[in-house]
Amino acid sequence: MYILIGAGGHSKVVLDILLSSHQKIFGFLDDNRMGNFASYPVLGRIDEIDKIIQEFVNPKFIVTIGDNHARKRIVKGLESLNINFGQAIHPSAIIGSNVSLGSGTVVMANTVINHSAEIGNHVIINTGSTIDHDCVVGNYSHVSPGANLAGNVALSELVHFGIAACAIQGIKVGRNSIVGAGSVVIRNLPAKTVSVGNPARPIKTLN
Ligand SMILES: CC(=O)SCCNC(=O)CCNC(=O)[C@H](O)C(C)(C)COP(=O)(O)OP(=O)(O)OC[C@H]1O[C@@H](n2cnc3c(N)ncnc32)[C@H](O)[C@@H]1OP(=O)(O)O
Repeated sequence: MYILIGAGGHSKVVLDILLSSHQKIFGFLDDNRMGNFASYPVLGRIDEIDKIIQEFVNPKFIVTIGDNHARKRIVKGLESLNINFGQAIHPSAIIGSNVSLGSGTVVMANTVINHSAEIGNHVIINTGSTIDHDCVVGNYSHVSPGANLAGNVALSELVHFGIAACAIQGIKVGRNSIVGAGSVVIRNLPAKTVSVGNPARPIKTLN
């Protein structure tokens, strides 16, 4: 009984995850689309959510927008409405004991999340990535496809950890940072930076 907020590429993948775990989908909310999307109805705009909630019994929502900052903005905008945020976890994901997964979080196909990892709210653990024991992934972060975090890595809030990047054990990545595709992180990375390369080094500061 899900309604997905945002109708774009990322939403289609989340839709498939929910279908593969036999969840019922009511449709999407989106500000720029009408009619149908991925064979499901666009039920209205995001700011119509309070009206739309009344039409369904106990709907769960996931903000299916890939951009970390946009996802956070939408969630914050809905805070006063007491929305019930669900999760989407692909049946092929391997999730160890004592792992916590926050609300609104998506775990895609062929991922592995090992013992005692803490995954925050509205996080994306993308296809084929691995998160090892005792890692922390902060709210609104995104671990991209094929990325690997060794044990005890901590990604702060709003980190985009790029496709096929990796981090050795114990690394800390500061809030609102981007780690470029294929980067190899062997030293801690500061907040609000873009870092790339092997070894990964900051190349830009973000606002
Ligand atoms: C299902 C999905 O689609 S999930 C999405 C997954 N996508 C990703 O993970 C994307 C990750 N993004 C990247 O890697 C980007 O290249 C970024 C964010 C690191 C940098 O992007 P921009 O800020 O636009 O930087 P820009 O392209 O101008 O590059 C700046 C310099 O860094 C270099 N650079 C950029 N990315 C990388 C990288 N991943 N590794 C090594 N060098 C890089 C560029 O070659 C350039 O070097 P130069 O100045 O010597 O020419």
